[in-house]
Amino acid sequence: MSMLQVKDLSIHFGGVKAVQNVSFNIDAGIVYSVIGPNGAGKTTLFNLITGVYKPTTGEIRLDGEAIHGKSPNELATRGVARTFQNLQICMNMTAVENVMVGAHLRLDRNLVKAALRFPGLKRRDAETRAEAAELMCFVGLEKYVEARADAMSYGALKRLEIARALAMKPRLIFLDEPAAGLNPKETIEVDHLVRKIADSGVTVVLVEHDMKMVMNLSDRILVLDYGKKLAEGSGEEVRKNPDVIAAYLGAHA
Ligand SMILES: Nc1ncnc2c1ncn2[C@@H]1O[C@H](COP(=O)(O)OP(=O)(O)OP(=O)(O)O)[C@@H](O)[C@H]1O
Repeated sequence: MSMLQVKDLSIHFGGVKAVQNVSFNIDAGIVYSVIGPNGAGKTTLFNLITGVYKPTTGEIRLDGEAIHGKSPNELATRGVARTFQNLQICMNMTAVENVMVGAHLRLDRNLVKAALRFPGLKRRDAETRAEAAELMCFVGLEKYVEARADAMSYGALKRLEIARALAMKPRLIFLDEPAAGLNPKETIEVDHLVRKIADSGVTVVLVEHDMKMVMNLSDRILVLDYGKKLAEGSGEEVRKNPDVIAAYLGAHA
């Protein structure tokens, strides 16, 4: 059984059919990318699967269990994490504290239990901080552990968001345009980081406009156009698909 199963998913905002009857499956362990022109419904699809929006119709299953309508927090405790297209970093906190927020989101549900089980919250905080610092090393931000978020470059903040999502210890991570606004060198670094995340056993779902990165990383690609599924397949299949060439790649690649 596929890890994630999406069936006939739709959401309408008034008259706008942002996602229309989209179905696809994602197997565990792969990098799955969602591409399409601006406004195609990619971020809306992420918002549906990660619990930000409730679908108008359709179903979403994680390991066979229905998850549509569950909140982002509930999904975080089930191993679903995400980053945002627009940075969602607390600028008045240090970098490592931002990553710790991710761990707290995962633990929140059992906060009372955890507090009783542990001799003191402080010890857990020390552990969480150490784990967060380790994750910052994993994403290549070791020199920023004690830095204030507002002193970091945009490229570093993008990776900080990824570290925060990883602090939720996800099995499935949604990365919304991780390379947007980055220079070519930073883009290659993020490309390597996404590969490293996948190699660590986390299933990755990627929305990205950088076609080189998408083609390089993806095991499978879903193409959306005007909220509908236009094509799905390997990079090679998608690249050769005449509908995709007409709607998207022809204009962009
Ligand atoms: N909350 C909302 N209310 C109303 N319309 C919305 C809402 N969210 C998205 N839409 C509309 O749904 C459509 C899909 O938008 P979405 O942001 O998902 O596209 P996208 O493929 O992620 O685009 P981009 O590549 O520019 O990020 C657009 O027409 C958008 O205006």
